[in-house]
Amino acid sequence: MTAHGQGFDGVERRGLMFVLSSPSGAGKTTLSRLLIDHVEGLSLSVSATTRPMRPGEVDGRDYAFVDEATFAAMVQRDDLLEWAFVFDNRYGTPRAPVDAALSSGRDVLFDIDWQGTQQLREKARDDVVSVFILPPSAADLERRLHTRAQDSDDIIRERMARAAHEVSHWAEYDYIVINRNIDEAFAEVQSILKAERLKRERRTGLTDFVRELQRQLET
Ligand SMILES: Nc1nc2c(ncn2[C@@H]2O[C@H](COP(=O)(O)OP(=O)(O)O)[C@@H](O)[C@H]2O)c(=O)[nH]1
Ligand SMILES: Nc1ncnc2c1ncn2[C@@H]1O[C@H](COP(=O)(O)OP(=O)(O)O)[C@@H](O)[C@H]1O
Repeated sequence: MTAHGQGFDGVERRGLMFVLSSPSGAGKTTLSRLLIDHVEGLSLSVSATTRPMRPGEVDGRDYAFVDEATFAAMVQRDDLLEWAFVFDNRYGTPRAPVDAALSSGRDVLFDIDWQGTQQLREKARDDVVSVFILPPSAADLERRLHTRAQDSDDIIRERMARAAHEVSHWAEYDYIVINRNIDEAFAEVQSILKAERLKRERRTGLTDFVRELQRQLET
């Protein structure tokens, strides 16, 4: 699934799939936007969902908002890399843009839940880097859901009720970031991505690079 692209230092490497998950309200949308705005060579995977659009959301940027029949047809055609039910709605990752980004040497950022992360890991374990974002406390999580001011009290209650279950999957992730302060959390997530991009196993061009270096050193 992953293709080889030119790394930032000229050494070819495999693209990676960078996954952020968290209970609703912990800050993964905020962190995703910061990453997309500040990190080179990273594309956001825009999911399809059957949930209603929130105020301020844009179709095609935040999600592809589709009806049940359209979603079912995407599943039927195997157009989705993974999909899951979350809060009684269906959410899924369109396959084609992910393949296109990886084959052009870009990394792909996913804001998906633990079910989707498990599916990606089953398909491409070596290429998935997963980060779980935790809120500092339940009170902070609830406050953030309220200050986002996009969901009704009923929906916020439902999201708080589901948070414990979401958090129970924390140990399946490669990295854990506690989002107390957004600047610090962003710096941590950026460091993870930076280090993962330098992993030897991903850097398929290193053998040739080192061979050439050895040749120069020996002459
Ligand atoms: N498996 C899967 N989960 C997704 C996908 N897109 C979004 N999600 C998850 O669905 C949950 C609800 O997302 P959303 O309705 O935007 O609410 P929010 O988390 O409160 O912003 C979050 O945990 C997302 O990470 C997807 O394509 N696949
Ligand atoms: N470290 C933080 N401190 C305070 N508020 C935050 C922090 N990180 C995010 N927020 C706010 O919390 C709310 C929920 O964040 P969001 O990124 O939408 O969460 P998620 O995508 O995980 O549901 C937003 O209003 C966001 O601005």
